[in-house]
Amino acid sequence: MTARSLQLFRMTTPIIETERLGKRYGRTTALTDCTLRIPAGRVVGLVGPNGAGKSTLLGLTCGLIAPSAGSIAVLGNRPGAGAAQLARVGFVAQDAPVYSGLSVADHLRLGARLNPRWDMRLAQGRVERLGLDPAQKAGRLSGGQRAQLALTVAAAKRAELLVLDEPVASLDPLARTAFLRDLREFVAELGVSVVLSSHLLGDLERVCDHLVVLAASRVQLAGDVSDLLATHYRFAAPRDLPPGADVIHADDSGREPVAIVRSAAPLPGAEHADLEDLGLAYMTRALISPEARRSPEGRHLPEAER
Ligand SMILES: Nc1ncnc2c1ncn2[C@@H]1O[C@H](COP(=O)(O)OP(=O)(O)OP(=O)(O)O)[C@@H](O)[C@H]1O
Repeated sequence: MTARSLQLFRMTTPIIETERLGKRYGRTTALTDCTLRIPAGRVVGLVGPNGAGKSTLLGLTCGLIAPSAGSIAVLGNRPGAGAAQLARVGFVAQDAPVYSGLSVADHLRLGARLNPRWDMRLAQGRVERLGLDPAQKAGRLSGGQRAQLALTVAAAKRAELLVLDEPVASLDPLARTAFLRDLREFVAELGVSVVLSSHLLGDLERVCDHLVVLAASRVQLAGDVSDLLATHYRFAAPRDLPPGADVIHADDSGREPVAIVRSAAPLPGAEHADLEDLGLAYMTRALISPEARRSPEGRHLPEAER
């Protein structure tokens, strides 16, 4: 394959493509009937309540666990299929795993030894820019610095896809902001695709251009953020909703009644929903309504609305 056709292949091959993917652990269903097609070049936010199946989907993506049903292709191949495929995907597990007894510089040396496409210039440049002391033991770094080191090691692998499982969970708001800004910058610089899970919808809005909402082990919503925001509205008066409105979730019990409505056409009197509204609406809908949970409509935008 020529360099040009390889580039074209990468641009047109979905980063993740699943068909009725499922995973069971004994009697526990972690993921059911998951059908997704995530285009290349996206920064994907994966959200869902505890136990929704986020880590399971990320584990399947990296080939750390095998499906119980259906299929999954990552960058056009079976996840974890040999050393070449493993090198294309960089994974940072929850809690920014680093070796506490090794120094920052040791992490880079180890990375160079283990990864055929290791980019030492990139790694050293990031360490310098972040102000990390190469001689410092990783165990002595702050939570934010450890997260940055883990991200540096994953990025310097020069993987095509980075999979980050709750990378900002243990960080304070300042460290979180710095981490996400930095992520956005180097994603633009390296042209890498990213999938990151988080409980913090507000944070994802800053960095993601594609959203997947998981709840009750199923995909409730998936699509490009710009399409989702353009087709969802927030009504402050749920009782006055137009007849036939496609209500995702309405709550008029509290002091701030709200309804989130899906519509391809503009809705007079309503403002566009933000990503936080959307995530919460689809998650709540799935958790309180078994019917909605099973409905395929809840999972994807109709083709015409994309
Ligand atoms: N190794 C395992 N053995 C048995 N059950 C498991 C295992 N891993 C996950 N599960 C179960 O599968 C379901 C999905 O778990 P998963 O960790 O994927 O959810 P999650 O969305 O990542 O949750 P959290 O936000 O709490 O990290 C849960 O019910 C969990 O208890």
